[in-house]
Amino acid sequence: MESYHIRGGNKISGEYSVKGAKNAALPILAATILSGAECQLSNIPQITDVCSMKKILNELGCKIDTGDETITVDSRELVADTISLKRMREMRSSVFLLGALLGRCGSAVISQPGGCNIGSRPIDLHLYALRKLGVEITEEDDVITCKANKLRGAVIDLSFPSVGATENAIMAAVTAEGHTELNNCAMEPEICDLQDFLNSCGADINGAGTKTIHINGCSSLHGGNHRIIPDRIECGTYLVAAAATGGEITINNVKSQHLKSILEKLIETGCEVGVKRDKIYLKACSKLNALDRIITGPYPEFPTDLQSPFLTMLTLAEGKSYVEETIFENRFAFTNELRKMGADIQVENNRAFVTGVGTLQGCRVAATDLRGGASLAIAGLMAQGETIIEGVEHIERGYADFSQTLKSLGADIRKTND
Ligand SMILES: CC(=O)N[C@H]1[C@@H](OP(=O)(O)OP(=O)(O)OC[C@H]2O[C@@H](n3ccc(=O)[nH]c3=O)[C@H](O)[C@@H]2O)O[C@H](CO)[C@@H](O)[C@@H]1O
Ligand SMILES: C=C(OP(=O)(O)O)C(=O)O
Repeated sequence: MESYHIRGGNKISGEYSVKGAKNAALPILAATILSGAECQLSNIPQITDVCSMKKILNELGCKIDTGDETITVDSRELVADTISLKRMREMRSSVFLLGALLGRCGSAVISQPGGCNIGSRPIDLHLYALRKLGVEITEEDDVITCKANKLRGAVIDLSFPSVGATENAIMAAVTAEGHTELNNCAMEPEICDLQDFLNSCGADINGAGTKTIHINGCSSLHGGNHRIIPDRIECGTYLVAAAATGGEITINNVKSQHLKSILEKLIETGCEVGVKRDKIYLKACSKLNALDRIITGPYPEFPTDLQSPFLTMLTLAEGKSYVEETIFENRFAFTNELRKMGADIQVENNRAFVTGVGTLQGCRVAATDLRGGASLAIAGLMAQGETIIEGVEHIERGYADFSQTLKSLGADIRKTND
């Protein structure tokens, strides 16, 4: 079992170039099969979710060539429309094959996707959108069978701006007959990236980044080249690690416009934050201010994926902070581990009340989800003594070379396999 051993007390300081966004790379990798041709993607993060996606694409018949942060996917010869239970469970993003397979060959057989244990995460909105496009869906035991003789454009009103449902609907609609209007869709930058990739393959999509997306269906796509956008969540995680440890960091290769709500909160804690072209600079203050309120919400509101790192940072801030999680009902689970380290956190349903304490104490803790796990590492950096983090496979689903990166930024961290 792999674990991280962190001896706290070192500052996270230096320079880091952020990797490509996990949440853009995964749907775009799935979308390559819509092209029925060869697609070249660059700035692909080397994370285990990408390895899982490559395995699925391979099993569907795609030829894959991997370089240093690049992937070429040749999807000319698909041999299957079915994804095994095992592969579906490896990650949440397996669900993107649903829209992509339907758009490519009119059928897909899947099951409920896996991923982080942060809530119930149903896929009813995905299925609702697909039904609107003419897909017939049967669910029996664990198997979801989807078939469409012909996909037809439609007006789809999502009852909640789900990121995944928006992306699956886009993928199924690009080759549908006629026009699709997708209302109340999610506005995350990763959806714009999916639109840009698909348009580079000949799709006709506009409106991503707003509440309404229009898709004019086309009979077929061609191959394309695309560079994945930088990972705003990875960037935010390392900014928080520096802020929480009194460090000074410059993050390169960012799109700061994607981090507005995050930078505002870091400034509120008293950190000095500067933005210049594709760089963000942060210098921590000696004692961070507590935050009156962090309320997560769909983009451009504060991202749920950074709720856990921020909450962790606030455990040593001056005063009382309030954090409200509106997206995933189980995203405070990691606070049980923080409490073992001496944090003062009271959770009432989806609200957390954090009172800053003088110190955290290192101990053995277990990661049960990606961002909660990364947050335990940040807590380990903030704590006195040694913290041992189990369950690091959750963290490595979404952070490339996590322990090496922290080490290069000054952390006393080692990974063991015992
Ligand atoms: C691979 C990827 O991009 N993952 C991101 C994506 O996840 P994901 O696409 O799963 O998140 P959604 O936006 O779909 O989920 C938001 C909320 O809607 C609910 N819901 C969603 C779909 C559905 O059919 N029914 C339903 O009830 C979910 O349970 C959740 O409460 O957006 C989340 C919210 O920004 C991020 O935390 C994840 O990192
Ligand atoms: C919840 C996350 O990922 P996924 O949707 O892939 O489980 C995340 O990136 O924080």
